[in-house]
Amino acid sequence: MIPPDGQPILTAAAMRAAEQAHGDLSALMDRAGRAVAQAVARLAGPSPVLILCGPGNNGGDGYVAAAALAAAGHAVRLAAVAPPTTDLARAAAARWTGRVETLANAQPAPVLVDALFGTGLSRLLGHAITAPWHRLAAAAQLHVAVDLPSGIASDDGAVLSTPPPAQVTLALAALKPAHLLQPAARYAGTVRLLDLGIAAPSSCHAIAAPTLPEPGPDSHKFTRGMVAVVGGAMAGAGELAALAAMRAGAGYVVHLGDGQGPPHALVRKPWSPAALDDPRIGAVVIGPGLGRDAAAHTRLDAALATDRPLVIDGDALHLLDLDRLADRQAAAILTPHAGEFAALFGKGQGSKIDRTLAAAARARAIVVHKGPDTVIAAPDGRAVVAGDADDWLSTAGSGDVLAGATGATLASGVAALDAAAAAVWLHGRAARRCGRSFIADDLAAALSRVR
Ligand SMILES: NC(=O)C1=CN([C@@H]2O[C@H](COP(=O)(O)OP(=O)(O)OC[C@H]3O[C@@H](n4cnc5c(N)ncnc54)[C@H](OP(=O)(O)O)[C@@H]3O)[C@@H](O)[C@H]2O)[C@@H](O)CC1
Ligand SMILES: [K+]
Repeated sequence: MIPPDGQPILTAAAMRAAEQAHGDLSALMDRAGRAVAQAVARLAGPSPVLILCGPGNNGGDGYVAAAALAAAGHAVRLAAVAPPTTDLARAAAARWTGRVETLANAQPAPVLVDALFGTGLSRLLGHAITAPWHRLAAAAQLHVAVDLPSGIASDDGAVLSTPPPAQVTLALAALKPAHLLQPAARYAGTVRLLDLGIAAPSSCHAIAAPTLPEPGPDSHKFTRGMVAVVGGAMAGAGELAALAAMRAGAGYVVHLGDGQGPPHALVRKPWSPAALDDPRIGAVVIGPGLGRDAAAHTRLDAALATDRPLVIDGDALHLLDLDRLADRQAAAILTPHAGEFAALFGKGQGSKIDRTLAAAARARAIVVHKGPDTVIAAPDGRAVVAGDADDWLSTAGSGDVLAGATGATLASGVAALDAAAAAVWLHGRAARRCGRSFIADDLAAALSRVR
């Protein structure tokens, strides 16, 4: 059972192509079912198991798993919603020599395994399935989903029919978008990957702990990265970003704008376009608290005119002309939340991953599409997905903290996509360290502990 960090994410079509390329589908289902049985046995201990099987290959995995558990002496029962409809599932069902109960009449067991539907779900589940399933899940102590919780759309994370939440989801061969995208991901519980030994190539991966440069004996404050934060109408937001940049590892942070007071390590200078000409600046952060007036426009123009890497957030995203980015050589990272994303790029088509990739290609920049799930996309088609954000991150200033942290990782010299993903990871971990009802200042402070 492999943690999802850094693992490839495949759409249902890409997964099917990978299975076909492997060739022996029956061997694959055998491996999948046995791997599920092994994982369930580990999770269940001696507790009896009830496996619910659907008509397709997800159900096929369930029949193989049930047969493997029974062969190992585990107490296991099986209930089916309909007879198997694929050749593979029929062959798998033939290996189960025990009784096949109906879903409607099945009695609960302490461990419930959902092998109803996986990547092939195409429509809403009927009441005849959802009602007994919810009843059985409510009576179970552990609910395990095979490949995906049934009822959710694999590719875009939509919830077609609300499943009873699983505690553990066993992803087969590769992660699917719905394991990380909301609202589906919240029904998956802890996701663990079962390796089936097939190649599952993808340009989209789950987020993982970053590798960031560590200071060495020859380091000084500028080699660690210098960040300039452009201040604006609301000085506090810019200062929060500056604080986050310092806490995320920048060696030198300057706030260009009004404001005073601690921290003393923050260099404060009045705004001037000339201040951005410093060649030691590794990243300019603009947007937190910038405002949207004429002065804000002037500051954004000046930032876009520099040859420095940029992090563009908040108000600056509302003022930004995307065509200005096309003329720049240096990297740019845009960090919109859903509202800012829609204002900049429109509604778009497809999953959040598809829409963010299209936006990155349009902007020719890295786009960090924030939310309860965050998709980080590059113009070259690579994407990184962070699921499962801490719900307490919905607090004022948390976006400013992310923008500042992104400035620090970008100024450290790592490539822009890695810098953006690293900042999202640090931000997410910092939130978990803060516990409950934290404020953005706590979040910025916690970045040091996460680094
Ligand atoms: N990754 C791997 O390496 C491996 C993956 N494998 C497994 O294959 C799974 C994908 O299997 P799959 O394509 O057969 O689709 P699956 O999810 O079982 O559902 C299709 C069936 O459900 C039906 N159906 C759909 N919606 C419905 C509804 N609302 N209400 C009622 N019925 C509905 C649909 O009917 P139809 O739409 O055709 O009328 C069809 O009969 C994958 O998730 C993984 O578990 C392993 O076996 C091998 C290794
Ligand atoms: K399932």
